Amino acid sequence: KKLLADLRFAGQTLKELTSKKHETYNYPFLEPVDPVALDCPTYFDIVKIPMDLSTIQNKLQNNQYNALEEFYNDVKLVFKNCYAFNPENTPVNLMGHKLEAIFDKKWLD
Ligand SMILES: Cc1ccc(Nc2c(-c3ccc(O)cc3)nc3c(C)cccn23)cc1
Repeated sequence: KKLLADLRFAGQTLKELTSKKHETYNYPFLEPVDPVALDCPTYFDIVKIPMDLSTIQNKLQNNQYNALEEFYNDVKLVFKNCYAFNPENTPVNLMGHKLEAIFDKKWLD
């Protein structure tokens, strides 16, 4: 029962993170990073476990989360990857911090 409520909360949180309200800084995280399209050939040398919000959405819809913590860890992995690849104070790094702040606030609800 608890898990069902948790997953509903996870779905709401994801909906917020991917909403138009945050479109100016959520777009680098909506889909898997495409190193060819973005011309960043070293991406998979730096990021061992890619993760993005659409992949999390799919996992949620396919019941691949057995606990809310697994969902939390995947969302945090999106930002961890962002900070590993995009140095501090670069545009995408700053977008990551902005979106992560939205997530952290919603999580503490
Ligand atoms: C050469 C180069 C340098 C930086 C980037 N970063 C970047 C990323 C990115 C997102 C998450 C992530 O874990 C890693 C990278 N997304 C983008 C987008 C959407 C546009 C432009 C740059 N972007 C891309 C290529």
